Order: sequence, then C-alpha cells, then structure tokens
Amino acid sequence: MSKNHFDLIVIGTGPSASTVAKKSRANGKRVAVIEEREFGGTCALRGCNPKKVYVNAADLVDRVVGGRGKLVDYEQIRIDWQQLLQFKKSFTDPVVEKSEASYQEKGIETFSGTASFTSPDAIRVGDHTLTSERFFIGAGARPRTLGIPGEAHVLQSDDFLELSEIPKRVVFIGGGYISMEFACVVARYGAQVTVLQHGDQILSSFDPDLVSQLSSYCAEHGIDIHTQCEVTGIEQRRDVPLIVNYKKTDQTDSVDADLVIHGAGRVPNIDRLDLHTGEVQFGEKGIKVDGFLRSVTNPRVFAAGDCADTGKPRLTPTANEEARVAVKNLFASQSMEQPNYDVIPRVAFTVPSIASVGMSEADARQCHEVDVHHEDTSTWGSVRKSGQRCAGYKILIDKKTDLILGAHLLGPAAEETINLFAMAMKFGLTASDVKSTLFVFPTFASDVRKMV
Ligand SMILES: Cc1cc2nc3c(=O)[nH]c(=O)nc-3n(C[C@H](O)[C@H](O)[C@H](O)COP(=O)(O)OP(=O)(O)OC[C@H]3O[C@@H](n4cnc5c(N)ncnc54)[C@H](O)[C@@H]3O)c2cc1C
Ligand SMILES: NC(=O)c1ccc[n+]([C@@H]2O[C@H](COP(=O)([O-])OP(=O)(O)OC[C@H]3O[C@@H](n4cnc5c(N)ncnc54)[C@H](O)[C@@H]3O)[C@@H](O)[C@H]2O)c1
Repeated sequence: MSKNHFDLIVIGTGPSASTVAKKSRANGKRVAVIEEREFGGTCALRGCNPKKVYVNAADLVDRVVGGRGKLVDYEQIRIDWQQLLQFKKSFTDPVVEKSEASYQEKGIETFSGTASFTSPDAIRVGDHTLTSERFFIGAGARPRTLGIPGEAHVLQSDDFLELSEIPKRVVFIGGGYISMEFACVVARYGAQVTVLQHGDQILSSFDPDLVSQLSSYCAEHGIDIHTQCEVTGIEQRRDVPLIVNYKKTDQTDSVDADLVIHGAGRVPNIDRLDLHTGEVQFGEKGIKVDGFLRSVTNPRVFAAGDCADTGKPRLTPTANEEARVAVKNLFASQSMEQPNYDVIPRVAFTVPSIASVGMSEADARQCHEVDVHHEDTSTWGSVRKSGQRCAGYKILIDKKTDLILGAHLLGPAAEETINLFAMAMKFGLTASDVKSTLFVFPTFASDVRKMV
C-alpha cells in the first residue's frame, strides 16, 4: 500500500476531529490528521477554555465588589490584563506545544497545512496528495464576513484573546454569545462598552425575561446595549481612532471606539476545502450530512461539529456527541448510529451566567398546557449570602405529565445548576421527583426544589 494511502484522513484537530482521529487509531486504523493552524482546535485554543479564564476574572471581580462591606473589604480591585493574558497562556501554550506530538505518539501521521479535495478520494495538503478509504471533516467555523466598509478594522474573537491591553472604548458588533461574554469581562476591566445588536434581543436563544434582567444588570455595569441596530460601516479619522456607524429604526447614528470586536455570528469554515471537487454537497449552513453524519453525496466522507449542517447548536458537547457516533459509523459494515440530541443544555458565560435547557416558554405554550414557575430570586437567601443580586429562573412544567419541558436560569452557579435539569429531563424525572430529592444545603442546587 502507498505510504500516502490511509484508512482515514481527518481534517481539523478540534473536539470532533481529535476524538475521531484518536479513537479510530485505537481501533487499528491507519490515520492521518491535517491541521492548518496550531494543533488543538478552537475550543482549547481560541474558544471555551481560554474564554473561561477571562470570564473567571470578571466573575471574581463582580463577586468581590458585590460582597464589599458585607463579606469583604478592600481598597482597590482591578484586572491586570497582562497578568490575565499570561495566565490564559498557561492553559493554551501547553496545548500548542504538546498537541501534535500526542497524535504522533499514537501512530497518527500529522500534516500541517490547508486541506483541499483533489478528487472524491484524494486530498492535497502542501506538496502532498493523500488518498483514503474514509474522510472525516471537522473544520469548525469562522466569523462570518460582515460586508461593510471598514470591515478590516474589526478584530475577531481570536484577536481579542491575544490582546495585551484593552483601550478605553470598546464596541461589539452583535449581541450573541461572544459579544456578551467578552463585554462582561471588558466592563469589569473598566472600559466603556457598547453592544450593537441586530435583532430585538441580545442572547436570542435564552429566555427573554431573564435576558431583560441580565441586560439591566449589564447596564448598571456600564455596558450600553443597543438593539435593532444595523452596523453600516467603520471609519477611521484623525481625531478618533474608529467611528462605528449604524442605523437604528431608520435613524443613523455613530459611536466612537478604540477597538471594535466581531460578535456577529460564525459560519462553517469550509470555503477552502474544494468540496465541489470532492463531490461533497454543502450549503450556507455547512456540509450536507444525513442522520448518520455521512455526506449525502460522497459516502466516503463524514462531517461533524461546527462545519456540518445538522441544525443543532454549534457547541463543544454537540461536537463531542457527533464525534462519538462518527467513530462508529465511519467503518460500520451494517447498522449505523445517530447522535442523541435529546437534551442540549447551553450557557452564556456572562456575569452572571445565563443558562437554558429544553423548550422556550413560547414553544412550550404552543403544544402543552404549561405551569410557568418564574421568579426574580435576587432577594433569596442563597443569592444574598453570596453578596450577589442578579438572579432568576423560569421553569416550564407540563400540567398533564408533570415533566419538565424547559429550564431557564440566571445568576450565581446557573452554569452548574442547569446540568441538574438536563439530567432530570434526559431521564424523564418529573417535577415531583426533583422536588423530593434531598440536595445538600446550603447550596444553589438546593434552590432547585423551590423552583419546580
Ligand atoms: C470565542 C469562543 C468561545 C466559545 N465558547 C464555548 C463554550 O463556552 N462552550 C461551548 O460548548 N462552545 C463554545 N464555543 C464553540 C466551540 O468552540 C465549538 O463549537 C467547537 O470548538 C467546535 O468544534 P469542531 O470540532 O467543530 O471544530 P473546531 O474546534 O472549530 O476546530 C476546527 C479545526 O479545523 C481546522 N481547519 C479548518 N479548515 C481546515 C482545512 N481546510 N485544513 C486543515 N485544517 C482546517 C481549524 O484550524 C481548527 O483547528 C466557543 C467558540 C468561540 C469562537
Ligand atoms: N458559551 C458558549 O457556549 C459559546 C460562547 C461563544 C461562542 N459560542 C458559539 O459560537 C457561535 C458564534 O458566536 P457569536 O456570538 O459570534 O454568534 P451568535 O450567533 O451567538 O450571535 C450573533 C449575534 O449577532 C447579531 N448580528 C448578526 N449580524 C449583525 C450585524 N451586522 N450587526 C449587529 N448584530 C448582528 C445576531 O442577531 C446575533 O444576536 C455561537 O452561536 C455558539 O455556537 C458558544
């Protein structure tokens, strides 16, 4: 067999691709992996993990400030951005240093460069042409092109996570996950923050009542949120570093900025794969796959994670679940498996965090008789004891079956507590089951019994 022929070629080294490459190798396959940037992928190097370091700093500041005069006293608290950057690097640098070797140690051949198809069963990377029985594409996503004048002035989330200082005025385009998480950090650092959001709600995949509560808290911390805004361009003038022009309900306006960050959505990173040549069908939402994650046009090819058109949230847990299934399906002789998307919890790591699992109130009301348990819990003992004051929940319970249809949380530990609801929903526990469970007291989890 030619040394450039493999059982499996994997494109990317993010959560989906790394699992597929390493597990397939453990199953005895001859595997090659191709990466065009540092080995390690978005989540570990430019997404979830480094982002959480920054959010932890902002959260800590918020908690200390919230506890001032009650739990602690201090002269001055501040984020040292240089120090924070170095601390973040203590998590990302080892991944860069060790990731490629971790594939090689397992007997996986590694190639650096951009992969592109040269035929339905061959790929080019640099000067190499590689052929394979199967291909797995885990190419992830990239920030979508804004198509506005002055776009070159806009920094992306990757750049943000490498900044060695934060200037005074920061504008975020978009009001989704990336903007709101970073906005909360930058505001705790002390910068003036403006968020320009296209739609009528920031964090549109979260409960509107809890988002409104969070927005008020953000406003108190100097985050100026504008909704229904269309950013029309960015100008550079001599007196002000950048001017962000936008339209709001037919009125034009502008805001001065020292830094403009892209948080206006990400799209599948598939433009340079030459999928036409590979006979791999794709659209705006990614590579077209069937329920088994196999390309609908080239059966040698499987795709998962952010680059695949599965219609599911683009998150690390979904990428992991798809990878688990893809490993089984790539070489299955008969029956293949489908990913289990029953329950997908999600969290925006704002300060405080906001979390959701299951149905929204609007969706639940369309097909169920619903008991809506909704409360602002900022005066609850658990929240006050922590020195914090932005918290709430909305739990949706089916009146007929007592099953939990959706859970929406805001406030301290929301990012942890939501997992209890995810587990209860996945395993069909009723609200009464949850209510009858003894949780450790005093914990935020013990509040769950009062919510259902
Ligand atoms: C700032 C930020 C914060 C995030 N925070 C969270 C979070 O808190 N929780 C969460 O669940 N999700 C989070 N996400 C989303 C999460 O990172 C992604 O859903 C996840 O990484 C997707 O994994 P993947 O396997 O699809 O590919 P990725 O991790 O995106 O990796 C794809 C890899 O493929 C490589 N590649 C692409 N094209 C080619 C090519 N042609 N040739 C060779 N290599 C190629 C890329 O260089 C990259 O390394 C965040 C994302 C961002 C940007
Ligand atoms: N905590 C997490 O799990 C987490 C964190 C960060 C990113 N992510 C993943 O990364 C993806 C991308 O994050 P994101 O924040 O870029 O996207 P997003 O889809 O969360 O939000 C983009 C927002 O930008 C708005 N928008 C789009 N075009 C605009 C324009 N021209 N002007 C103003 N607003 C505009 C949209 O209405 C939307 O609210 C997320 O969807 C998610 O899958 C997840």
